[in-house]
Parts: sequence; structure tokens; C-alpha cells
Amino acid sequence: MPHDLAALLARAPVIPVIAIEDAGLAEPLAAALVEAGLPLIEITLRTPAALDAIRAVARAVPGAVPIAGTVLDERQIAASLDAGAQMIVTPGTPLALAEALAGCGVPVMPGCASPGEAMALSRLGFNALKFFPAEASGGPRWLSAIAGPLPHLVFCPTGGVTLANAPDYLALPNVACVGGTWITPKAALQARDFAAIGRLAREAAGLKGR
Ligand SMILES: O=C(O)C(=O)C[C@H](O)[C@H](O)COP(=O)(O)O
Repeated sequence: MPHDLAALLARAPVIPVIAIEDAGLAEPLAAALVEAGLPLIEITLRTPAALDAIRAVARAVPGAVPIAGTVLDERQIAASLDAGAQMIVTPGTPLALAEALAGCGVPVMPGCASPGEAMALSRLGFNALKFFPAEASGGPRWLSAIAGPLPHLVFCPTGGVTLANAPDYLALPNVACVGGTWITPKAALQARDFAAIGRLAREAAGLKGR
């Protein structure tokens, strides 16, 4: 994997995944996550506020690495980069999207859920992949099994990962980190309870990576 991506993924065992409805929350939220030890922050492009949220984090939160998540097409790559995303993640990666990502200029973690998808992405030069949806697709057993034929790949399992099952993933040699929404519960975000989010983030940051 590109050196800069390896260095990024080594910075924290967990990438918080956020669906944000109010871009005004992005700055204090990201500051709380960085302060707690989770500098990589995936903001999913599932809400109208997402691009403004990425822009706010990129501009105003030192130390944060804003990641655009749920990138589904080429147009969203350009919009993410324009907003200041420093990395891109996709839930799945059709060939046209993978080819556009290969030349996009920032580290990318494309999503896959099968050996064939992982192999196709590896051929395009992607060797750190999001495994999504992790729990529904086979969880740690899938990851252990794929390490046999594809030992050069590392994964960020996401989808159904929690504080309780994250250690099972992080113990695997081909898991670089995990992603999940459990660090930023919707109710805590709506209540602007950044202290509670900070506690969840510190707990996550304390998980042992490889
Ligand atoms: O669409 C994307 O690009 C995503 O990032 C999907 C999210 O990773 C999962 O939805 C995580 O959700 P949880 O299972 O609640 O942790």
C-alpha cells in the first residue's frame, strides 16, 4: 500500500464513521475525537451536510484527517477533494469508480466484500481495503480465510463492528484498523454531548491494534 496510507492507518486502531446532519457540529465533534486520540474521521456523504462538514474539519481542526466516506461515483470524488478530504473510502467499488480512485491523488481505501473484488482492487494497486459489511459478510473468519491466498492485503473491517467485537478483528494480522459508528451515537450528537463522545472515543483509541 502507498506509504502515506500505511502511516495514516497506523495512527489509530479505530476510524469513527459519522453521518452528520448539521455541519455546525463537525468542528467540535472532530476536535473531541482528535483530543481523544482518533484523528482519522470518516464523514459519510449520506447527508446533505457532509461536504460542508468535511470542509469545516479540514479548515478548523488541526491534527484531524477528514475522510470522505460512502463515495459512490466519480463526481463525489471531485466534490470530496474540493471540500478538503485527505482520504477517500467507499462501501463497494465498481471498476469505473476504482479506476477513477486510482488516479485521484489522495490515499484511498476502497470497499470490498469478496475475494474476487479484493483481487480486482489489488490489481489496480490498492492493497489496503475496507471490508464492508464486515459482520454480515463473515467477520473475522472471512478475514482469517482470505489471509491464506491473499496475504499481501490488509483490511479495515466496517459494518457491525462494536467496542465488544473490535478486539476480535484487531487481533488479526491482516487488520490494520476497524471502522464504526458506535463512537458517535446519534442522540449524543444531537445533544452536542461531546464529553460522552470523547469518552467513547478514548475507549476506542485504547483498543490494541496490531
Ligand atoms: O457507506 C459507507 O461508506 C460506510 O462507511 C458504511 C459504514 O461503514 C457502515 O454503515 C458502518 O456502520 P455501523 O455498522 O453502524 O458501524
